Amino acid sequence: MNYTIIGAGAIGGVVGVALHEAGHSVTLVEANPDHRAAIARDGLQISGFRESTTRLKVIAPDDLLPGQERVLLAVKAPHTNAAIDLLKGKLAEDGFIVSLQNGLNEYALAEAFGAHRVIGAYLTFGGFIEAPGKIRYAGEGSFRVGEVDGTISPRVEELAAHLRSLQACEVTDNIFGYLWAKMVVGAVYYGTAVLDRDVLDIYADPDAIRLLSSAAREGAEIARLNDVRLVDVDGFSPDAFADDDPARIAASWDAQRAYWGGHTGGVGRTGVWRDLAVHHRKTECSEHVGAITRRRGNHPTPTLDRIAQCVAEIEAGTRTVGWENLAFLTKTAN
Ligand SMILES: NC(=O)C1=CN([C@@H]2O[C@H](COP(=O)(O)OP(=O)(O)OC[C@H]3O[C@@H](n4cnc5c(N)ncnc54)[C@H](OP(=O)(O)O)[C@@H]3O)[C@@H](O)[C@H]2O)C=CC1
Ligand SMILES: CC(C)(CO)C(=O)C(=O)O
Repeated sequence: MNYTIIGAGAIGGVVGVALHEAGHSVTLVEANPDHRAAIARDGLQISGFRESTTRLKVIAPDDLLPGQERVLLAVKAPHTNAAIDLLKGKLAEDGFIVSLQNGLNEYALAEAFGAHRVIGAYLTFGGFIEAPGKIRYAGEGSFRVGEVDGTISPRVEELAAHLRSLQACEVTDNIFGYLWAKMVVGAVYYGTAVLDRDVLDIYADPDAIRLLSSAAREGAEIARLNDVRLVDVDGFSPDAFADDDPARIAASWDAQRAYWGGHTGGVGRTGVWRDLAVHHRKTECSEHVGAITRRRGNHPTPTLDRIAQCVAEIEAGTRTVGWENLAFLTKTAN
């Protein structure tokens, strides 16, 4: 099968290599000229959980041709609109686009291409671009794909089968339940990212856990307000926080500790931390945490608001990452 992957970063890169190794024809569409040139020259190198160097076809966005059949979108949220513009008039009538992103990008894709041409995905494997042409793969996680209307279609079953070339991947009839649950975990990750310590060290601090539990509770409450059927993310249960169930909350933190303890790629911090502290670039916070808070109605979300404010100030250069941000964030946590 032909797969076109828009964004050859951490997610697009590891998925692209796996599909190529399984015998599919893979074209990477990559906007970053240095990353694209390095892939074209030396192949795409993956290190960490798996090690490989793979020669893959890589093109610039301007060179994308019409008639695209199966498109996997793996750009960060701020670049979704550019990717939509790129693909307009180029997605085949019977083709489809799969968002391999966090957040609720499926809505924008459905508006641009019709919901019948959009498939959602939820994933908790990950990594980051280490240098042009080089991706560090942190290891496996959960992987689900689902039609936006919840139908179990032959095409989504086939897609999941192809994606199993990377790791276990199942079809779900509740993709929005997974995407919202991941956004709740994402809100927790944004909270950790501003504190400038390894995630496991942060999870060992009772004040930090109280703050992050408050973020999870607010996120889960807004999901419920929007009639979302939440699911567990690698053993982390957003519902436990909305239910204020101490045993399930404790089990959720144990699951997060196990998840971060199991990262074999030497990655102890989130991609968000890396964006803020290393690259000094904008994160996806306004699209991820914002996707929750924009749907809160009259329900207060003081902790999520503080996290979003803290991230925005770091992005603007008026605040730096550091443990002292915990005091600012805990002002409103309960
Ligand atoms: N990395 C992770 O661990 C996880 C990521 N996700 C989600 O996956 C999605 C992808 O993230 P990730 O793989 O980390 O992102 P990366 O930044 O690693 O890769 C995205 C790549 O796409 C390029 N790009 C930007 N705009 C375009 C465009 N219009 N056309 C083609 N290429 C473009 C970027 O270039 P440039 O850098 O120059 O902008 C970059 O090289 C995000 O929504 C993220 O939230 C989900 C779970 C885990
Ligand atoms: C915070 C989030 C959701 C965004 O990429 C993430 O998955 C990560 O950084 O590990």
